[in-house]
Amino acid sequence: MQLKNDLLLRAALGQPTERTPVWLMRQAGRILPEYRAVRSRLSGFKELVETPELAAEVTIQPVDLLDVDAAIIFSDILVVPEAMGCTYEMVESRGPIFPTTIKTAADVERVRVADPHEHLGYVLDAIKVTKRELNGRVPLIGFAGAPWTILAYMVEGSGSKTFSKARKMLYAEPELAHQLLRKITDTTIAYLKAQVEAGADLIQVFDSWAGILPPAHYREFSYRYISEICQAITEVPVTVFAKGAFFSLEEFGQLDCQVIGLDWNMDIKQARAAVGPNKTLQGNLDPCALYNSFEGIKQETKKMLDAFGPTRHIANLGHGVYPDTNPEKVKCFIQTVKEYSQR
Ligand SMILES: Cc1c2[nH]c(c1CCC(=O)O)Cc1[nH]c(c(CCC(=O)O)c1C)Cc1[nH]c(c(CCC(=O)O)c1C)Cc1[nH]c(c(C)c1CCC(=O)O)C2
Repeated sequence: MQLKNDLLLRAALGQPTERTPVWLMRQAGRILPEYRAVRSRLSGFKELVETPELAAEVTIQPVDLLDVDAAIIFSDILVVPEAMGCTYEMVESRGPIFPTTIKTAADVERVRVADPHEHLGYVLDAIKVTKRELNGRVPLIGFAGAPWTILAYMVEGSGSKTFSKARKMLYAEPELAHQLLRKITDTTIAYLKAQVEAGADLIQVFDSWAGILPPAHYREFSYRYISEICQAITEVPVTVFAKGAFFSLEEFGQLDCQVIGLDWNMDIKQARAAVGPNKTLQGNLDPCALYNSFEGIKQETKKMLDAFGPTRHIANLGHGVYPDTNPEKVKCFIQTVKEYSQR
């Protein structure tokens, strides 16, 4: 199927584009009343994630309503630990909880390397339905969490300011951590390859908890597994978004991937100098900038576009859009990118 709008893919590959492509992390769900309407008819978040027709519907909503240049499949990074045998619960207005956490060698032993076709078929089906219904309008992004971020949830059992149980494991039982990271990485590679087979046009790896590790730990327990994933996914472009990992930008320049995501704390010029000229950068407007006035949003967006320059840039926020953001402000950001970057 030929894509009608392939700006995202061309920008990822460093090819010239008529304008800068734009989408938002966490664009599916959260901010749209149309999403909440679908969600309110269901038992919970997981029913939505596990029902391919509904997941496809909310994946496509931002394409219809916000006019973004890409769709991202509606799912969660936590479906991977679940497939490996650690089920999660999504607690209303609190976030995810794992009733059972990983503590001992026996726990790691029990964790399985999951077969995506057997345990994550609902995501692959959602990708197939979405591709059919998108009918080539925009590319579809598949995703997974980076192994370190997944380990952090499996060991900690929930979100945390410090993730001190997970970080303790890196000091106290580094070999155990590596055994678990090995299993997560093997599962993730098989899962991402299956997403590409099902129709994903680009893959993004989210290392949401990169920024809490010291640089040496980051290299040993996160970067090297991300690097393996990048080497394994050869069929489509790959984006690595490691929140807070400014200390690793130079090494990210060496990854076998096409796009590096920047969070809003990162200086655009410094990041470009560190990463080098051969990768596309994605980001990085502060999600809070969307609480500004329409005029303020336009100014901040133009400033960001000027700093990135006209090529090798995919416009986005520096992290997921906040749930209480006015969709009209999101549209203002998107329209400003489209108009101001027109060449
Ligand atoms: C850390 C992480 C998670 N999930 C994800 C990450 C990495 C990105 C990041 O750093 O923000 C990734 C994710 N989660 C979700 C998507 C769907 C696609 C999209 O980006 O729009 C994606 C890409 C849906 C979701 N995942 C979740 C919701 C909200 C739940 C609901 O609608 O009831 C959605 C739409 C729940 C979730 N899922 C997670 C948390 C901490 C929470 C609770 C708080 C929150 O909303 O962010 C784990």
